[in-house]
Amino acid sequence: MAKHTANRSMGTVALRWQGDSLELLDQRLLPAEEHWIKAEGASGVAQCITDMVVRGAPAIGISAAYGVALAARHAGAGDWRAEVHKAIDELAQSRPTAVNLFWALERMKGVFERCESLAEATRQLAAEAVHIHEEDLAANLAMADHALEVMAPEKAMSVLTHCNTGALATGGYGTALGVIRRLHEEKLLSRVYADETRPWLQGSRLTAWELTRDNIPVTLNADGAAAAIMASGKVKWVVVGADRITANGDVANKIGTYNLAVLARHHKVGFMVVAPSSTVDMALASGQDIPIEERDGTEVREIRGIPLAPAGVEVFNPVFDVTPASLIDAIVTEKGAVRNPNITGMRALFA
Ligand SMILES: CSC[C@@H](O)[C@@H](O)C(=O)COP(=O)(O)O
Repeated sequence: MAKHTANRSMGTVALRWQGDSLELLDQRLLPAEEHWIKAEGASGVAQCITDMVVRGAPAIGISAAYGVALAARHAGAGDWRAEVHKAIDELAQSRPTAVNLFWALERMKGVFERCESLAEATRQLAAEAVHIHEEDLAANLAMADHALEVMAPEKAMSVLTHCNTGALATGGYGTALGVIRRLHEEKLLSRVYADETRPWLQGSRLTAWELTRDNIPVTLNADGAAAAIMASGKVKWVVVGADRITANGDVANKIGTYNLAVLARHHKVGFMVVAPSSTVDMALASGQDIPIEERDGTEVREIRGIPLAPAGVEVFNPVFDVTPASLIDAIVTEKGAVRNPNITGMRALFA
């Protein structure tokens, strides 16, 4: 599948499966503190997803899969089937937009339903979660190959990215950030402009952290600077991830992604979405059908308890937006790229 092997350039990890427990790097505390949390059973994993200890569509799916494995491990000998199903339902409530969560839970459910004993379920579910984790890493490496074929850069160039799509958001290496890593490895990257990504600051707290750790040249910018950066001719591509891609090629991703797609089209900058096929939801016709999570207004009103706005001011805090397919130059998955996405191109790859 991928030309590149999994053991390169992957010091940063978001989660560690210890065979009988799941540890998550608390992304709420980065970059100030590297603190690992041991998730307490499936409920603990669900809470960590809701609270954004772990975030990013693929990492959410992988964590949920380990959550199901933990549910079997902790189930009593009595009604163990009901206990695991309850855990799956609880995990499904943790966040609504990233389809990787539901994809992973469906896959775990399929394995679970074929198990005939609790001992078998405990073994098989842990093995399946590890497969999901490993496959995600392999997919990221393959996506980077496909993305470079689409970009076909002749010399080093700069790109702009949004949110965090790196090792912290995935099983390792990253989706859009994996493409950026690969450009850097091939000496085809001049610089990454990283949107800070208000309000949760995934760009400044996580992307800038990951990139500086790996000595990849990064310039952090306020989200509002993206238009000026594109107008200056400094970037050739905007490269972003996705939380859900519908059958017509519409893409839900971190709030502010749609703004970038409009700007990129205006400035004749390429716009690329990079995501594993587990992010593709062919059951939904268009982006209008995607449930968009809204989070508490406190995330906009305050930072770590420090007020940034009048107390109690009304806030609109959708954490994702939908970029229409017509503004996207390429959607890249491990199965290949869909250029100028539409329903025909999507069906050709994902039917
Ligand atoms: C490879 S991660 C892709 C997306 O999940 C990412 O761009 C994003 O929007 C993450 O949102 P988050 O709210 O941090 O989970």
